Formats: sequence, structure tokens, C-alpha cells
Amino acid sequence: MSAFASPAAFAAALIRLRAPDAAARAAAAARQDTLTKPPGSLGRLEEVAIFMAGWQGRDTPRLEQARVAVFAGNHGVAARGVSAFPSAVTAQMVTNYRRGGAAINALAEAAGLELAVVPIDLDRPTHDFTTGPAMDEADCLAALNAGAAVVVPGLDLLALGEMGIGNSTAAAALCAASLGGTAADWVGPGTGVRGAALSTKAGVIDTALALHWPAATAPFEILRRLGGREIVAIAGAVVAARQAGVPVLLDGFICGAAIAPIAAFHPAIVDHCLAAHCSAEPGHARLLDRLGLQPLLSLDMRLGEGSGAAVAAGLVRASLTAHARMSTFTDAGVSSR
Ligand SMILES: O=C(O)c1ccc[n+]([C@@H]2O[C@H](COP(=O)([O-])O)[C@@H](O)[C@H]2O)c1
Ligand SMILES: Cc1cc2nc[nH]c2cc1C
Repeated sequence: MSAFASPAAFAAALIRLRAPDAAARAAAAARQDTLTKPPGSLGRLEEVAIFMAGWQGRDTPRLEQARVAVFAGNHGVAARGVSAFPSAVTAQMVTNYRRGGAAINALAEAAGLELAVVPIDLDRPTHDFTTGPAMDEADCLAALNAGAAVVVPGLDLLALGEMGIGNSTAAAALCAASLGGTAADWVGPGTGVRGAALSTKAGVIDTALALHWPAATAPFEILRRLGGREIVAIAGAVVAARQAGVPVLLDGFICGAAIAPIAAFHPAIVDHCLAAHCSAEPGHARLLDRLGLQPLLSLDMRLGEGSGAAVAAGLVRASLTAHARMSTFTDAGVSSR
């Protein structure tokens, strides 16, 4: 059965957002203060452990079954010359993921994450959104449900990533339509677009905004008009993870842009999400600020494909290992004041 049977079902899911387990959060916070360190001295590593406890509903959260899902999609707008690479690279990189030769294969292995690669209709690019909606309702729903399908029972953490030539154009358009501003506020080089081509890219985004802005009245409609299948899948995965109480690690600019249409109407959607890193794409810092998310890392990464999320998963693992394994002041015989 599909997680989201209709746009109305998706909208209904957004108005009943689950809360974290307050008792597990409180127990984890209390334990942090008994561990052999000045209270608060592990900084955000302490917050991460408490966050994970709340969403897993466990005083001692774990990372036994952790997955990174990389969604891939192709974009009609790529024909407008908005990327430094041809659309064929999307499918070529999916083959690379399957053979194990991409950055995400290495980084997922290093972080102990299982990799799920989900290409969605790569031979059927979305419609060029400068001339009409990127997707029809059925395509958009199918992509939401492809995203929801990666939320399998028993997941301790879901890291999200994407691959799609042209998708930094879609991401910038989603940010502007959801959070305001023009192309200039959100556009950036993506895979390496500079100079006159970057001006062309901004023009494409502003054209799309002018065409679609009156319809930017609900998350589904914004995603359908300006998104792409891999982007919509990320939105579906984030909502399904919330329903299942699974904490999420968001990768870079495109991943964050996928939830901007939801956050514009339901800001609490970010509550079960950690921003893995702040990417070098210039709009990402602004987006994280608008979403109210503080990135765990800032490494000048701008690869996508879940790479930043995989690196940050290593930090989550460090946080949970310290939380579970450290001695208390009492057990270690260390004076606590
Ligand atoms: O994650 C990011 O912040 C990020 C920033 C710039 C580019 N990317 C990746 O590059 C692709 C999009 O760039 P472009 O130029 O084709 O729009 C897509 O496959 C993304 O995964 C990703
Ligand atoms: C080679 C390449 C790898 C990627 N991974 C995510 N986006 C990408 C874009 C390109 C161009």
C-alpha cells in the first residue's frame, strides 16, 4: 500500500506531525549530566544524543540499522543549459553507485550505513518547468511514495541524498517559491556553472517563478510544479520518516530545498531532521537559516549524493557511542563538583 494515496493524504500527514518521546529525551539529557565530563562539554554531540533518544524513543539510542538513500531523477529544464554536465551523467552515476565506485559508496561504508540507490524514471525527464508544471499529479505522488518506501521498519537513522543533473536549478526555484526572494537569492554554480551561464540559469529560475507563483499555495503543488522526482522523493521520505519516528540526516542544498515547500507551511517538519553540513552552494547557508537548522559540519563540500550526510553520520555514531559507553561520575569515582 502507498504511504500517500492522494495529494489530500499528503496534506493530512503534514497537519498531524508526530512529537518526539519526551521521557526518552529527558532520560538521555539526565544521563548526559551524570557522565564524566563537565556538563555540556561535549557540546552538540550531547544534543545529538538527546535528539536521537527523543526520536527513537530510547533512553540509549543506537545506530544498528542506518541507511543512506540516494534518489536520482532527470530534469527537463536541464535542456536549457543550466548545468555544467549533460543529463546522461545521472544514469551513469547510478551505474557507478551500483558498481561501488562513487564517493557515497566509500563514505557510506566508512560510516557503517547501508546504501539504497533509488533511480526514478530516468528515461522520462520531468517537463521543463519554464513552460508548465514539472510533473502531473500521478508522477508527483509516485515520487513521494518512492521516497516513503525507503523508510523500512526498524531504521535507527535515515540519511538522505540525491543525484540529478539540473537539480540545483529546481532547488533554487523551490526555495524562492517557498521562502520568498528571486533567483538571485538562491542561484549558484551547482556542478560548476559560472559567468554568462550562471546568468542564464538565474533567468530560467525567474521565468519559472513568474509562471508558477500564483499556484504556490500548498506544499504538494509547489513540489509538483518546480521539483523533480528525486527531490519529491526526499520530501516523501522525510514525511514518512516522521510518521515512523525515524530521525533524518539531510545532505546538502538540494536535500534542504526538498523540504522548503513543506517548511513554509509547517515549520515543525524540520524537528526530526539534522542538517549534516552546510554545502558550498551559496543558497544553502541562507536556506538552513530559514529552516532554523544549524549544520553539524562545514567542509566546503558540494557533491550531493548523500556524501555530507554520510560524513555526518560518523559524528552521530560518535555521539551515541559516548552516550552509551562513558562512565558516570559515581561509577568512576570521579568528583562531580
Ligand atoms: O548537495 C549540494 O549542496 C550540491 C551542490 C551542488 C551540486 N550538487 C550536485 O550536483 C548536481 C546538481 O548540479 P547542477 O549543476 O546539475 O544543477 C546534483 O546531482 C547534486 O547532487 C549538490
Ligand atoms: C560526476 C558527478 C557526480 C555527482 N554526484 C552527485 N551529483 C553529481 C554530479 C556529477 C557531475
